[in-house]
Amino acid sequence: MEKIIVRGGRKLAGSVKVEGAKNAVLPVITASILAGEGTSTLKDVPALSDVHTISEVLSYLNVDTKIDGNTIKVDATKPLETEAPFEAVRKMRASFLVMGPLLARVGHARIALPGGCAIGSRPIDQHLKGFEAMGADVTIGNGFIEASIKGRLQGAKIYLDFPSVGATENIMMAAVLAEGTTVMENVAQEPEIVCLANYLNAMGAKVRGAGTGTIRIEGVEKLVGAEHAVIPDRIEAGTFMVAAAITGGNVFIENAVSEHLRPLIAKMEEMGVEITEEGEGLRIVGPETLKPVDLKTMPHPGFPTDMQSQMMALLLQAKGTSVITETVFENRFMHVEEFRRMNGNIKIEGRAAIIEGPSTLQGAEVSATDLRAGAALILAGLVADGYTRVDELKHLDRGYVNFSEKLASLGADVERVTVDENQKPATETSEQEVNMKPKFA
Ligand SMILES: CC(=O)N[C@H]1[C@@H](OP(=O)(O)OP(=O)(O)OC[C@H]2O[C@@H](n3ccc(=O)[nH]c3=O)[C@H](O)[C@@H]2O)O[C@H](CO)[C@@H](O)[C@@H]1O
Ligand SMILES: C=C(OP(=O)(O)O)C(=O)O
Repeated sequence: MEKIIVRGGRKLAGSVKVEGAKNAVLPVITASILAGEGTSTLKDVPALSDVHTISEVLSYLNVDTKIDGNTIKVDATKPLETEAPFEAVRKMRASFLVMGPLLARVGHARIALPGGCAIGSRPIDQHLKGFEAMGADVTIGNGFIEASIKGRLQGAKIYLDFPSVGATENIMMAAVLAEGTTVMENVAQEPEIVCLANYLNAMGAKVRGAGTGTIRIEGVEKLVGAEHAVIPDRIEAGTFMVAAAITGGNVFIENAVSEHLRPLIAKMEEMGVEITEEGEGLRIVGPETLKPVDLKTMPHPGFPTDMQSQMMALLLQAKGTSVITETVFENRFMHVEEFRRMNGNIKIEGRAAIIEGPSTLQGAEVSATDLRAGAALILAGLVADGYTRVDELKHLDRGYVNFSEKLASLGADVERVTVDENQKPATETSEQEVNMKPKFA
């Protein structure tokens, strides 16, 4: 088993470069299925396990992907298969984003139900509502969702009950090859939606309004492979912003796009963090004392739920009471129990977490309950007394490239190690042992 071991107490300094965005690259790769001619070349692709997972899903559909460093070539010109089995989609919910492109290209898709996950039940009713509005027959049975249409999908007017990121993407990808015009209202406005629309337009689609609440799509008859660079990852950037602030450090975050980070910048500035635009990125200088704030996660341009747990780590260091209200996912407080193991003072009341700071955090054995929780626990470890050991790194690897190496390059005392499964758990070791640096192989 692998763990990341971090010892708190170092101020971070230096410069770190942000990768391409996980949440932009996944829909962009699935959108490549829409190109009946030519190969797509995608650039600034992060080396994440999720990228390999989606490539695997595409291989079930007879779509070739070739990864070469940070570039992926996708060729969807061979006859497509239309079934994605459970073993293909189970690792990652974004796999369901192949449904819109398959329906649009060949009028049929049978995808295993993605199932629940650690942050909530995550239904897909809004995706299906969009496909049905465009004329598709949708049935659910034997653990699969099957959608089909004779001939082309038909342009439609679709109002989303909630601005779901995935539903906006899936429906947009279906509508680009539909007959006639589709108008989507109350859609997600995340920067990743704009990235996808730009790619679709480069392939020959006619998508207008991405980044606003209404998207209008005029269907075209075919799309051709294109070249596209993925936007920088605003959540990775935000995570390093918190790393700098929590340690009272001074870090330049290359490729951080301030326009994409407005809600986070606003909250961190309220806390007293100094944030300045500098060339191609942002400089973050942490203050001596952090002020408490209240925040509520919301669809963009509200505060991103994917930064909620990292912000909780930061608020544990603020002087006073802060309240975080999670409105996007029903069950995204699993990390609270892990923070408590580190002596974090947090109370949950319904959808709100009440954080009393500053907590004197103590190193502990903790688990990454989901991808962002993994990062948040490591951030807390940067300021905890002694050693924090974080396991379940498979979640972290879905969304961060070389996270511990990047932190170490900024001066953090952190390393990733392989642990002998038979080793005595830390809870059984003496206090002295817990505070000694372990010598794992
Ligand atoms: C790969 C990717 O881009 N993942 C992001 C995407 O996930 P994802 O696209 O799954 O998130 P959604 O915006 O769809 O989900 C937001 C909320 O809407 C609900 N919902 C969604 C669809 C639906 O048909 N019915 C429904 O009720 C979900 O259960 C959730 O409570 O946006 C989330 C919200 O910003 C982020 O946390 C994820 O990192
Ligand atoms: C929840 C996340 O991703 P996904 O939707 O891929 O699970 C995330 O990136 O924090």
